[in-house]
Amino acid sequence: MANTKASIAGSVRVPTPANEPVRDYAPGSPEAVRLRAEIDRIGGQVRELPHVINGERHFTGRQEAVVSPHEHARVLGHITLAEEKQVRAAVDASLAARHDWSMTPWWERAAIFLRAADLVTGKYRDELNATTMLGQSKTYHQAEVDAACELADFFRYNAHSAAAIYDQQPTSDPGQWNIMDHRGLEGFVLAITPFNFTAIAGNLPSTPALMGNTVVWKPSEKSALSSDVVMRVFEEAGLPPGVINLVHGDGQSVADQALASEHLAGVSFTGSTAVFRSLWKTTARHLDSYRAYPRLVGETGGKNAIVAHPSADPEALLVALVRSAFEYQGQKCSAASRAYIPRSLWSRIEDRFADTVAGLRVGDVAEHETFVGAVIDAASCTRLEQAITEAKSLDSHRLLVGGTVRRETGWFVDPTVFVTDDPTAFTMTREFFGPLLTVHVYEDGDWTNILSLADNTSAYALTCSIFATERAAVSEALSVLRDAAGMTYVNDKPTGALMGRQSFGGGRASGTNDKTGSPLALQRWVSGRYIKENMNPDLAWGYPYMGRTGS
Ligand SMILES: NC(=O)c1ccc[n+]([C@@H]2O[C@H](COP(=O)([O-])OP(=O)(O)OC[C@H]3O[C@@H](n4cnc5c(N)ncnc54)[C@H](O)[C@@H]3O)[C@@H](O)[C@H]2O)c1
Ligand SMILES: N[C@@H](CCC=O)C(=O)O
Repeated sequence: MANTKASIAGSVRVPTPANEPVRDYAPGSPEAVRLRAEIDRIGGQVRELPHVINGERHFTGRQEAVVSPHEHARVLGHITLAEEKQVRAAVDASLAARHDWSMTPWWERAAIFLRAADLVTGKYRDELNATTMLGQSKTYHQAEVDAACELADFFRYNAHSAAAIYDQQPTSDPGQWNIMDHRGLEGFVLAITPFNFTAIAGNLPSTPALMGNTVVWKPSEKSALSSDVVMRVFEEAGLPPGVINLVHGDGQSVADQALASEHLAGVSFTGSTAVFRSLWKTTARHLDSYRAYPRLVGETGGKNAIVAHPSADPEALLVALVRSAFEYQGQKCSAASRAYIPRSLWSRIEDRFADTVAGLRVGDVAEHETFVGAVIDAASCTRLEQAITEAKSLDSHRLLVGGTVRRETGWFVDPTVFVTDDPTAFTMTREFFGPLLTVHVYEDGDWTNILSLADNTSAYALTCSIFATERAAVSEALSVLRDAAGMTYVNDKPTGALMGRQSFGGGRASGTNDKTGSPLALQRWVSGRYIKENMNPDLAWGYPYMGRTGS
């Protein structure tokens, strides 16, 4: 049979990536008109969202409806929940595809994802944005920065970083040649992705695949509509069958079965801290049966703080509070959900901040005026309503704005702000993943204590923002909060990390801090093999001081 693998002579340079420019979607602009038409087209359909195993589509078994969070009567499609046989088939397909894929030249693997990037920003841009808006309730801007720009950035920057990894080679002494073979892991990788970012859903299975691994991908059932498009992008870009196998279904039952395989090589997870801990414990239980130690990569929850010094610029602080707490309904893991503000500054912004938040339009994301869509599902709505009710009942909490929940049409939670004099209250420690911000107003002289409090109050360490114009205050905060976040912003909001500029990840209960989209993250999916070749083998066994004795 002819050798079908391409071969090239020459060292390969991956194109230097640049961040995909964000389109504006101003009302009436051609791009907005096109996207609106796509929203109407997809909103009028009921799609079958099948498993894709070894390139084949399967749609049998118990079905679950996928609905629009801001219009929950609108059914957008159905998934079927994977049963044992489908999970087994996905694992088997991954293992069967592994050898060929891992032996495919890395630049060919990279070429597939570079092609995927162009499909994302070209042919599929509107469909990705529309499905993300309809299925995950993102506004025009929030869908664009996620499903078009960040997804393409992941593919382009990862390909570039892969080249840097493959370029790492050892030195060699005369008469020897040392080579590092950056292999994929032995076995398959299980990727489990969250609902809130289409880009993360696409990145988690594709990063291990880029590095020569094969993958079972379990997307969130709540982002199934956009994940289906991402899978089609992979296929159209040329990804061979079996390299990424998509199974929809209940997270726990898919994970329980996949994690029990002796061939599990790694877990690529983003989602809540509780689920990641459960995955870790399950792998620990199976440890004796694995052929190799699985790599566990997890980016999880946050309780992100904005800490303002009395010298902070009030306008910059106000804007950061509004955007980071309420963009995408506070459903970014990076969203600000607690703030520490000195009394002198708070008295200057309180009323304007309350008015601004009260004026944020909540509703259908296809309308340009909407700033806040719906939270993802009924359970999220209930969780937030319970937290709001509990906070309202506490003497230590004063409701500044919001506090209402409406369920008739969509799962709407109005942007809500509490002011508390109890900085250790549950609202300052627990992640609620919604448009709920709690502000602790401190006496101006308490700055140093407040920094320690912000550091120690929550178990998480994902993002934080420091607002100050005095350099000494910035330095002190950077020092005290050094372990309090993997992403620290000075005079900027704690959301919106940009590929190639700030790679995302946090420590403590927020994850393994592997910095998504950076060479560090790619490195986790590589298992090195050193090859030492001796050009001039020794022909004598004795040490020099013995006199070199031949055999
Ligand atoms: N740190 C980050 O980079 C980052 C990014 C995005 C989201 N998040 C976090 O994700 C959470 C919100 O996303 P979510 O609601 O989709 O999270 P989630 O943990 O509920 O679900 C994430 C994925 O895990 C699956 N799952 C649920 N229960 C499972 C179980 N018992 N076993 C195995 N899999 C299971 C889900 O089906 C989904 O695919 C928040 O906590 C947020 O902070 C973190
Ligand atoms: N990378 C995103 C957050 C991802 C989590 O949801 C940000 O920086 O805001």
